[in-house]
Amino acid sequence: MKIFTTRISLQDYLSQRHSAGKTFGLVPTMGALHNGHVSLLATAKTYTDEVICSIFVNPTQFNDPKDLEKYPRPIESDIKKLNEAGCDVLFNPTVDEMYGPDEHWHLDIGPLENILEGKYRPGHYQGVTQVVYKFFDIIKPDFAFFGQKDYQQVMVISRMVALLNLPVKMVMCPIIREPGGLAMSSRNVHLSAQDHENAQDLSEILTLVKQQFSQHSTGELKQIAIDALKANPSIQLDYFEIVDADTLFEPNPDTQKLVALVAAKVGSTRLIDNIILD
Ligand SMILES: Nc1ncnc2c1ncn2[C@@H]1O[C@H](COP(=O)(O)OP(=O)(O)OP(=O)(O)O)[C@@H](O)[C@H]1O
Ligand SMILES: CC(C)(CO)[C@@H](O)C(=O)[O-]
Ligand code: BAL
Repeated sequence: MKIFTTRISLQDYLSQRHSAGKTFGLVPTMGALHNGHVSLLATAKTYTDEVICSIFVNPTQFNDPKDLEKYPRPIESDIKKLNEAGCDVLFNPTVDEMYGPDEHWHLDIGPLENILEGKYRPGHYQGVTQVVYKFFDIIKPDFAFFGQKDYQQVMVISRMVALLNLPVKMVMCPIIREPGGLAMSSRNVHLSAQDHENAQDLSEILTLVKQQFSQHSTGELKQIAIDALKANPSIQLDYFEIVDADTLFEPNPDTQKLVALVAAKVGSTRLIDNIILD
């Protein structure tokens, strides 16, 4: 695998490969790679000639400085995992390589910005669109791969692609879970053994909601889920919502499918998860 830390060296390499007619898939990550990331890489390999993974802990998307500070950064083991996954290129820039002084960014992504994750992490999606736009601009991938675990993020980035007519195709990949059901996440390393057990309630309740989907109204299901989550004192719920999977707003008569989304702190670790109800 080739490793680049500067834009110029990466672009030099990519322009040669573009001239050779190769197609590129981008898997953007913040590192601390797990099998969720590996599954994105595996899917990307089936779409394009070469797969590029970016590892960059993007400061502009963190609303909590402590979360940024303690974000895991095990770069040596990440490189090993990328090699094992057959990744072709790693782009691992520094913050100074990605951002100049006094940069400002604002993209009007509409109502998606301030609901759900946007409400609990103010400014988060401005930081996400800012850095993903930069990656798309530097790399010009044919396809970009994102996990369903960050469902709202996929919608926000798809909105940016549509608004700015960016020539990249978005691919959303399924959530990879631990055997007990917990969605894999880089932040899971912060969970104590006890937190880890408590965190399983999130996926268990999402699964229960899916199983009971045909027997209850969405209002009833939401209440069942909230009551079950609140019964566990180690879970501090931010939100549990059942919304239109295409808009993330209240379902209406045109709604085709629903998604149940949850965000909660378990111990001091904030986790998100979701399930599509169809
Ligand atoms: N369990 C998973 N299954 C599939 N895709 C995942 C999973 N976890 C993360 N991803 C995807 O990997 C990409 C990079 O995510 P990121 O590096 O933030 O990892 P993460 O595990 O989501 O970390 P965290 O949420 O703790 O920041 C995103 O598109 C994300 O949706
Ligand atoms: C897409 C992303 C790599 C942008 O920093 C990040 O939000 C993530 O890991 O999901
Ligand atoms: N996977 C989403 C990145 C974040 O939590 O900031």
